[in-house]
Amino acid sequence: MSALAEIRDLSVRYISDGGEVSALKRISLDVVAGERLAIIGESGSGKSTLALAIAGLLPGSATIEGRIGWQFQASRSFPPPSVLPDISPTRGEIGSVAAGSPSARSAIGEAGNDSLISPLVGEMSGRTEGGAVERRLSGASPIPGRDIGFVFQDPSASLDPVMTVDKQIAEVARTHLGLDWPQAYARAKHLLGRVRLPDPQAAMHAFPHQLSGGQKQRVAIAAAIAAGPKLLIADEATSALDTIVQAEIVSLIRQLVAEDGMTLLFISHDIALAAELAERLAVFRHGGLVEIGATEQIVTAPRQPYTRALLDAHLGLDAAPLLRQAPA
Ligand SMILES: Nc1ncnc2c1ncn2[C@@H]1O[C@H](COP(=O)(O)OP(=O)(O)OP(=O)(O)O)[C@@H](O)[C@H]1O
Ligand code: NI
Repeated sequence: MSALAEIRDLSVRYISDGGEVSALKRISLDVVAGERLAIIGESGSGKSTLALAIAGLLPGSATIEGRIGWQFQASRSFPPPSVLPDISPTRGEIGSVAAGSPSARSAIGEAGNDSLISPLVGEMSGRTEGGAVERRLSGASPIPGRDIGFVFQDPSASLDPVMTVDKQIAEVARTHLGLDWPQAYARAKHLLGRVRLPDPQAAMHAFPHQLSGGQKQRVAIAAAIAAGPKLLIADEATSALDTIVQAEIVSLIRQLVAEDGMTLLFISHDIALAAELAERLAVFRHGGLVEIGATEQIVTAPRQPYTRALLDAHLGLDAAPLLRQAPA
């Protein structure tokens, strides 16, 4: 199993009027290509900061140390659409680097090829908060919105309120895949079907406010995967939804990730939900990585007392419900 992203000694501090917050402290972990990895921890433990750092979307007020090395492999199950020649040199380079080749290894191993994790200009569809300061990418660094799809807790944060949903999804496809509008709209229509909106035809021309919370989140997911990203990051993507809709969205994410061969980074304060979806769990506390391991190991035999306490708090001293949900 190879790493899609190698995070090494990643520290992030936010500097604001109120002083300095150390949001991540020397985090090292691998995001394995094709895995479903969940980041869990209580509020303020640094989960979203990690997600934003990986996506290159940290605000300008953040000071970043450490590095993230990337290795992209051409996805067999979901090649980039062949409708038009790929006009992006970065994509071409990523796609042509065979796993295990010297250049693929160097994308991770050598400092010169690591992505400088400076704050990036957000390229997600819709709005991006935070200062876009500078952009320095090496050849194998991912582009947010294209190589990394991001789904937030509040779909309104990524959806434009005055643009029809089909146009928003089409715009992502147009921007990142070089499609013309008819092709991009066709892709939007296809994606709206894939995210199982009740009436995709009607939803096409709807504005976000005309949709329910769950439907908006489906649209946001369609936009997030419109460019065929390798990595999908869902940051509390279901936290604002009621339990039934939450389960539906989790199942949708699981299905899309499997069908498209994506790697999933699922961020949640809900351990039960995370354990249901993820193969591995990483437990964060106060900006530090407490432990990381297979879901079953973390749930049944946590190595750290804090993880035990976290599980107990959620489970009332009984791990059985989680175990039944954990993937085999
Ligand atoms: N833009 C920012 N400016 C200043 N401090 C911030 C900023 N974003 C996050 N923080 C602080 O950094 C720490 C980590 O925050 P982060 O949002 O990463 O935690 P989290 O685990 O995602 O929490 P939650 O579960 O509440 O979303 C917290 O102390 C938070 O207040
Ligand atoms: Ni968060």
